[in-house]
Amino acid sequence: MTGAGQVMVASQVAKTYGSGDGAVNALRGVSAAFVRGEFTAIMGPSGSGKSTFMHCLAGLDVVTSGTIRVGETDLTQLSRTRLTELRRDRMGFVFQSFNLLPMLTAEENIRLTGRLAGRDVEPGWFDTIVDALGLRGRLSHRPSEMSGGQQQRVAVARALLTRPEVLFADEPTGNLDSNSSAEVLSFLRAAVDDYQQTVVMVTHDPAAAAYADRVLFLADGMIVDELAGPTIDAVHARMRKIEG
Ligand SMILES: Nc1ncnc2c1ncn2[C@@H]1O[C@H](COP(=O)(O)OP(=O)(O)OP(=O)(O)O)[C@@H](O)[C@H]1O
Repeated sequence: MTGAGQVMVASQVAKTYGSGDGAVNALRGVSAAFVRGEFTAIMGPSGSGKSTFMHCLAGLDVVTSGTIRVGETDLTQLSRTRLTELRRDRMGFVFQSFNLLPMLTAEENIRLTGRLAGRDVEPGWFDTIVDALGLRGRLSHRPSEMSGGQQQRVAVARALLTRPEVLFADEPTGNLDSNSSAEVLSFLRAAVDDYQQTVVMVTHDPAAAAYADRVLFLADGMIVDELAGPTIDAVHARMRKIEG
């Protein structure tokens, strides 16, 4: 079981790609708990295992050993079908590359995941997030008619529409300028503060990590440091220490 307030608990997660001489130990016993209404950033040098860890947490990659519990469920024990359902029903995703469907309008893109999940969206919730993200005037636009920042705000709205237990964001500001980045990150912060959303974000950017409540630092497939209440300077300092 997960403990009080914990929505996700990873225990001793290991991931090895390949075998024999070519084997890569991408994760070597990573344990971490994620509580409701907390914003966690995951940082670390290139190749330290950040994406692998997030993909394992999200059930997008299969662990070699260890457990990952979402509520009462150990997702490492689920069949592919059940895992797909769990992702669809209980997780949200935002990617660096927005991943919107080009033929659909902003509104259709936002409503798509809810429709796939067969969920009734709470009355008013669609309007709340559309207004909070400043998308009211863009709802009939297709992705090609929107800026990168607008597209990412649509992707965030889509991910939040079903009120997922965990929102995963993989370098969400990697393709955005600093103003658009700040808008997206401020909204993620507000979703945590105002709606108790749980957010797990992989980033290279100390300024992005500073929006989080805590930063987990990975190096060589292990969590080597953790920083609560991060500031940009403190994140830089920890990264310098890790990178030696
Ligand atoms: N599909 C794969 N097959 C083989 N090795 C892989 C695979 N995916 C990742 N790796 C290896 O696992 C290690 C961790 O990679 P991962 O992408 O998780 O790191 P990262 O911290 O996200 O890096 P970056 O910041 O560069 O995106 C690296 O050595 C990488 O080469």
